[in-house]
Amino acid sequence: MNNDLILETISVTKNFFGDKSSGVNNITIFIPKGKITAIVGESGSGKTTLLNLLYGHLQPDHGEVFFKEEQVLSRDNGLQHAHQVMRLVTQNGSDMDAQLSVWDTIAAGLQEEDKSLTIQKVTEVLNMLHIYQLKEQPFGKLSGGEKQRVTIAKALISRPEVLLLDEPFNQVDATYREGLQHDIRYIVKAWGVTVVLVSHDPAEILSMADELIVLKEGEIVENGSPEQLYHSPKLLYTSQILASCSQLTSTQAKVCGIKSRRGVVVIYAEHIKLGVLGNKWLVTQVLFKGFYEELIIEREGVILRVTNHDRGKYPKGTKISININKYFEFGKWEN
Ligand SMILES: Nc1ncnc2c1ncn2[C@@H]1O[C@H](COP(=O)(O)OP(=O)(O)OP(=O)(O)O)[C@@H](O)[C@H]1O
Repeated sequence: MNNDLILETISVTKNFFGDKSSGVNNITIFIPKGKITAIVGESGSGKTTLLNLLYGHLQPDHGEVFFKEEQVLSRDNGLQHAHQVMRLVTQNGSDMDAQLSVWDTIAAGLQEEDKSLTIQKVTEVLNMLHIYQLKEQPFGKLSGGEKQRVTIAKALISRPEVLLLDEPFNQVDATYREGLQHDIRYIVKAWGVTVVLVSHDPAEILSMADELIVLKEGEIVENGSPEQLYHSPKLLYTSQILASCSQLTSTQAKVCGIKSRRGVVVIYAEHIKLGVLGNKWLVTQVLFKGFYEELIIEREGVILRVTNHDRGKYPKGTKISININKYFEFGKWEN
């Protein structure tokens, strides 16, 4: 294996019902060392299955998983070195002891004999994740977001080589999510930890990941950098996962002044500029998104999502005009 890679799957298949309808099929991926790789895809596309194969929770029906040069076997057959240097954080953190304090919970993630070193390491990770003030609280009394920080702190304290995160921020309030994502990215980069992240959230994927792997029905359909896949998606599916967008037929696209021969037109909300000249579109909804709004606008039965940074300028019921800067076209085989 190339030295820049740390994990690899070679033609891995894992099916749960003996046919291709579940799990993952013939997956070959290379996880680069020290990078954050996000596995994305719709619900049921096989993201968690792939993460469990990398971790050794599941064994493939066919194919092999490697950590460096070592084949990753099932954890049920005893712990290998590969297993010991990987940590998995799942969506619910249900294996935690509710009575144990935050300090003891995190310290349990360390096999350190030296007490002063333990104190130093726990203090460091508590500070880095901004949860030092919670150190005496029992785990069970924390909010969902605080629990998630503690769970990740416990996984990180032993400085694993690989951290596998399965939807790690879904319990975290949207307001705090960005802060936690930033903290995790900072720590893993500072410590050189390789991260494989499973996520649904486009904002999270695009801001955290260095590399993306797109799964659909258990197969890889696209991969590349977030910038590459966001700005030039090869598939309609990828554009819908990564961006807030509107999908139109060629007939609907005509209402927007777009002539399309390929069948499907996708317009990202951020690629539509708003104005008041012409006034042909009606604002039917205004969705609050924090520092910006998303407007739902309509004309002749065609509905578009539009990003608006000028909050409050176009209330529901306003008539507006639009200017589309960029759009994507997809044909039949590019779903
Ligand atoms: N232990 C299992 N037994 C039977 N079927 C399973 C099992 N684990 C996963 N599957 C099936 O395999 C497919 C992929 O599931 P997986 O959980 O990997 O998808 P996912 O992309 O992580 O979905 P989500 O985003 O909803 O968590 C699904 O059809 C699921 O029902």
